Amino acid sequence: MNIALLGYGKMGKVIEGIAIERGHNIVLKVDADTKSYSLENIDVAIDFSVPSAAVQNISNCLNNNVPIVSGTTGWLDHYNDMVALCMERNGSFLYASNFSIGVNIFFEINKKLSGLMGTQPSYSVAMEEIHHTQKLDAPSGTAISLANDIIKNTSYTGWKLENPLASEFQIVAKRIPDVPGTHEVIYNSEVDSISIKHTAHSRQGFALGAVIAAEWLKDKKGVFSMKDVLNIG
Ligand SMILES: NC(=O)C1=CN([C@@H]2O[C@H](COP(=O)(O)OP(=O)(O)OC[C@H]3O[C@@H](n4cnc5c(N)ncnc54)[C@H](OP(=O)(O)O)[C@@H]3O)[C@@H](O)[C@H]2O)C=CC1
Ligand SMILES: O=C(O)C1=N[C@H](C(=O)O)C[C@H](O)C1
Repeated sequence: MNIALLGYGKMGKVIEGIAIERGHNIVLKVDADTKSYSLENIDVAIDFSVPSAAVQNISNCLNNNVPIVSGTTGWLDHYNDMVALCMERNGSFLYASNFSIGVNIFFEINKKLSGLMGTQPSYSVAMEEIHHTQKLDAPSGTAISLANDIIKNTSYTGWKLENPLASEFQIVAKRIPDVPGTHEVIYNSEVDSISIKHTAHSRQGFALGAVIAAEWLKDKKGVFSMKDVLNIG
């Protein structure tokens, strides 16, 4: 496949290596210095850029009939607009807050555990995520995905980074040099606690998942998530 990398930073570079290993060609690399670009002859685009650029990148692809996989976080207020544009253009769009197989399994464990805890008022929940110090958004997109499932399955109405209300839970976002991404969900009662934790050892898992998603999306039409690619949940 001819792949465009929209965002050529830490993730873009790891994705490039894996895509080439899997026999693909990187025919376009876009970063903050790119003035304009053409999407001609691109089979699929992969966007790992910055929150302020994601909507523009995704719209460009949908308007030019190029399937687009996006892993950029921190722009989801506009997610429904991108879904509507994809439908209008009969395009191909796949977003995931996390592309690693491990985290997608972790999402399913979190759903199951929060379903069980939904009927156990003696437990309260909290979350911690740890990422490298260059990360622009907090909490992480992955933490927000985990939180949304907890809210669906329990009586919690929302989350806060600080000073949560009684009906909300706290997400603690820590920034420590070089940490690729750690997420922990902790249920605590007077008598015990249960926690589930995912620790990424590098960016390889995110990047491989994104390339697999791009291969999967290339000949499909519609709006998808990593659950569709992995056929889980
Ligand atoms: N879904 C997932 O599995 C994962 C998601 N992410 C998310 O991916 C995103 C990128 O992460 P990461 O690679 O670590 O970040 P980096 O900061 O390392 O890279 C961001 C890249 O985007 C470029 N950029 C800036 N503006 C634009 C623009 N207008 N159009 C295209 N590219 C632009 C930057 O260019 P320049 O270098 O010139 O500034 C840089 O190359 C983040 O939102 C992060 O949260 C990260 C890991 C996994
Ligand atoms: O910015 C990162 O690095 C990561 N971002 C994603 C997120 O916000 O959840 C995924 C991963 O944790 C790494």
